[in-house]
Amino acid sequence: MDHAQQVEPFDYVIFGATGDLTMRKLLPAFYNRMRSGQVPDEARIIGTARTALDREEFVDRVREALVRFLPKEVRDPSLIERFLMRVDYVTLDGTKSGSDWDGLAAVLSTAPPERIRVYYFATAPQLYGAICENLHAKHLITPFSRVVLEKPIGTDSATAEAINNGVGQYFPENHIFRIDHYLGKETVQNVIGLRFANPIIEAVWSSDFIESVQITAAETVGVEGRAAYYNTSGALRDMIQNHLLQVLGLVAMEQPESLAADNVRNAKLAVLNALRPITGDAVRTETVRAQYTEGMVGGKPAPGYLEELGEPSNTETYALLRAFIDTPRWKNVPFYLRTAKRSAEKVSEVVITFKTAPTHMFSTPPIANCLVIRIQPHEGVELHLNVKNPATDAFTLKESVLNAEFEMGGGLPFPDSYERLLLDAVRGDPVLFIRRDEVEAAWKWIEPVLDAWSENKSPMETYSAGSYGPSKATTLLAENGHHWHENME
Ligand SMILES: NC(=O)C1=CN([C@@H]2O[C@H](COP(=O)(O)OP(=O)(O)OC[C@H]3O[C@@H](n4cnc5c(N)ncnc54)[C@H](OP(=O)(O)O)[C@@H]3O)[C@@H](O)[C@H]2O)C=CC1
Ligand SMILES: O=C1O[C@H](COP(=O)(O)O)[C@@H](O)[C@H](O)[C@H]1O
Repeated sequence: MDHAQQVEPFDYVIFGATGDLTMRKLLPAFYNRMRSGQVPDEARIIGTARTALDREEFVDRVREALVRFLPKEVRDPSLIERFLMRVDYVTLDGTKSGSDWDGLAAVLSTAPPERIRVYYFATAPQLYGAICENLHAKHLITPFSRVVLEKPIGTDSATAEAINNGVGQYFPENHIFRIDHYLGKETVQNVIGLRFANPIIEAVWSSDFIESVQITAAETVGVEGRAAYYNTSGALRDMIQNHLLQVLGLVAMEQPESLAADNVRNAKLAVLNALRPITGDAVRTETVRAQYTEGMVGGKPAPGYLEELGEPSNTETYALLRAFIDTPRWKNVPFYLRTAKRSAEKVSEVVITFKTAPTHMFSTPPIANCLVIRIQPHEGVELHLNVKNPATDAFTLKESVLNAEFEMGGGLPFPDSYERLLLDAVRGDPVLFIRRDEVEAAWKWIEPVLDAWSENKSPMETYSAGSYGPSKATTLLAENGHHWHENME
């Protein structure tokens, strides 16, 4: 499958087309792919939501969103107008059978019956089942139809199962595309390239050589306009259950038989199933949860989470889990998974720390080699090595870093992950989407932690906005003689 080629003509029907995600992410992503020549002229984007708008009013909103959210360098007024010609709108309550489904059917019926049709659900996930039921009842699911589901798929195993059942009643699993935008990030996909195309790396990819692994996704932003959602979710559900566990799957999986979707998904699933359960007392010893208090972020004062919210809350904005994968490859290697809002810096990375030599003959001890996979920003890979310190005649060592920066060419930024994923759904390529059993395995693993946290069996720590997290996160690593990457230099 050539991912640079133009895709086949498609109709994308977005439920939730007036919402934040559609305006901020989806429409700019479509525009960018049209700009790069991958969207054919016949393609259509049909927005739906309950807000009563005619086509012109919706088009005005889309124009405003493109101007607001596209970087200046790619904004081209004539291209924007060409893009808007592909946009349509139907006022529709996706959960009501009496709503204007005929209006949607009328728009769709003007395309040939074999036209690829993607239904994108950018609404609250509790609506997915009802929307599917209506699509089915109105005969709008053709053999060429697929559905893309936004996260979160549930808030625990039971709700995830209910959503999956609701959608699975009407769409076969191979037509269901569960988005995890981390899988759309180039540097996340590159974990596969780095490991399996470089024998020198894969040869040391095990507990024989690796001391620990850190997977971090930290942000400087707080909950912004999403407090209502976030406060019912928290860091563990919002980031670890999906994005960080997917990254963990790629870092820790055995080599899949091929890059075919089910082979890669089976390999990731095997990792999720091998995660040692964190239950009982282990929740207290193996996890840290915390909320940010007021502090300074980027030189500006930032309020604490509770002040922002204006009410008490038991929701964590920081989560850290020490995970173990019970397979021969990963025997006793701790995987530290952490995520934070209002952190000191925005960084998503994987840090592999290698074991040090058991003995050495130098005047200074060697540092542990370390491979850093920078997911964002400054996408790239660093390898920290020991070299002779040329400043002294004695054989002392100093650290030297091999730094490979990944570039798109032409000084362009990496494309937003939604660009690739939106068109993969048109291509029918599910490799970068999550299969049902992966979602359910991830919930199953984090559920005991969620339950224990909601019952306050582990204390809620605090950290100042703009810091790297609570002190307990440092002590948890220190128990194994480890320290966080930001403290390594
Ligand atoms: N925003 C983001 O950055 C991210 C969002 N997501 C997920 O994407 C989804 C949407 O999020 P977001 O855009 O932020 O949410 P918003 O609240 O901004 O938008 C929700 C959209 O759903 C529409 N909607 C609500 N009820 C119905 C209904 N019964 N029938 C049809 N449309 C309906 C709303 O329009 P109207 O009121 O006019 O019906 C609106 O367009 C959620 O699942 C969220 O978790 C995931 C990752 C990031
Ligand atoms: O899914 C989500 O991800 C974003 C962080 O994404 P990134 O690509 O900027 O790392 C996070 O802000 C949001 O809370 C969460 O729902």
